[in-house]
Amino acid sequence: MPNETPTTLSVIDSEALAKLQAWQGRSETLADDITVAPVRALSATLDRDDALPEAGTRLPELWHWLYFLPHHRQSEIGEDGHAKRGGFLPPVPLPRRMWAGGRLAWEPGNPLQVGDRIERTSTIASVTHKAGRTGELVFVLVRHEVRNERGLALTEEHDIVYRAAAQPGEAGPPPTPAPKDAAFSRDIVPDDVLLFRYSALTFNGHRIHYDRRYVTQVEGYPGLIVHGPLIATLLVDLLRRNVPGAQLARFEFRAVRPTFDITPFRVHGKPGADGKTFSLWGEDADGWLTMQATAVLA
Ligand SMILES: C/C(=C\C(=O)SCCNC(=O)CCNC(=O)[C@H](O)C(C)(C)COP(=O)(O)OP(=O)(O)OC[C@H]1O[C@@H](n2cnc3c(N)ncnc32)[C@H](O)[C@@H]1OP(=O)(O)O)C(=O)O
Repeated sequence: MPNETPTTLSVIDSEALAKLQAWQGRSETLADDITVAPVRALSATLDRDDALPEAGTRLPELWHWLYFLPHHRQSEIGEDGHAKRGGFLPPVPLPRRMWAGGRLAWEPGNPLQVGDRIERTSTIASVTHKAGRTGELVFVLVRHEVRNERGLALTEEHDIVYRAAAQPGEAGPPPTPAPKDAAFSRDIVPDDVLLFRYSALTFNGHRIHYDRRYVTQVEGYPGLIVHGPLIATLLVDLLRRNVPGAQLARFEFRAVRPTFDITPFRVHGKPGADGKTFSLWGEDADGWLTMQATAVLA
């Protein structure tokens, strides 16, 4: 019963939840062009030696996050660096926003390509209130459909989570040991430059990724937080490095524990028995699972 408000929750009562759920069904449509410059820049950020992209170059999976950027005016930005809430996204009164996960499916035979004119329709699919082990949570599920001149190319579900304010001495989510049976792995150093470059590429002003004073003193985390979409992109990139020619039909991921810039982390993968399904995951320097994902090849 995801919409029932447990008695242990404090900030959002059933009346407040009903107001937030009035956002369900709202939609917006944005248009963009798949241009070369962001593709070159992400390739460099991921430390790849790709050939120069040109019109018709296939956009790697998840690189569409370089487009449809949030062009809010400076006066529309809230304390956390995102747009003030209450526009397209509901005004959830829990201060700490995170990217929790997502599920994506690519249409066979219609890859996104450099040069495509693209359109994205986004709809607020649900607003749910949950009692998590870390405290009160509100999830906003946004469903996106991305089309190019040839029709539907991609459907995506994006889970955004909002957490209550940090409590003194609070612990993070209970940790789960990362699997130890990877077939391929890569070490990542999440320094400020990597985080800055990804924030800039995605025009993401969220302070948790670059403002150490804000993330430690206001949000109560020990360091800058590595973007969930960057880790997901690194997982798919790991697959592309180890399975030449890999193209995805589906990808789903869940961020289960924040990754901080204060230590290196690792991304891992292994094939499933069918040879088409891969498990991918992130592991922090303490050996805890940070992101779990499944990729299915086209
Ligand atoms: C960009 C950008 C922002 C970012 O990139 S932020 C960095 C990336 N995200 C993270 O690091 C999030 C890491 N995860 C967590 O901190 C915790 O997992 C989380 C989301 C706070 C939840 O922890 P809990 O331990 O409190 O949750 P429970 O395991 O007790 O589960 C309670 C219910 O919630 C559902 N749930 C939990 N995690 C997720 C998830 N990742 N995705 C979807 N749903 C989740 C769980 O299934 C439980 O639901 P029930 O219906 O079974 O009660 C930017 O902002 O732009």
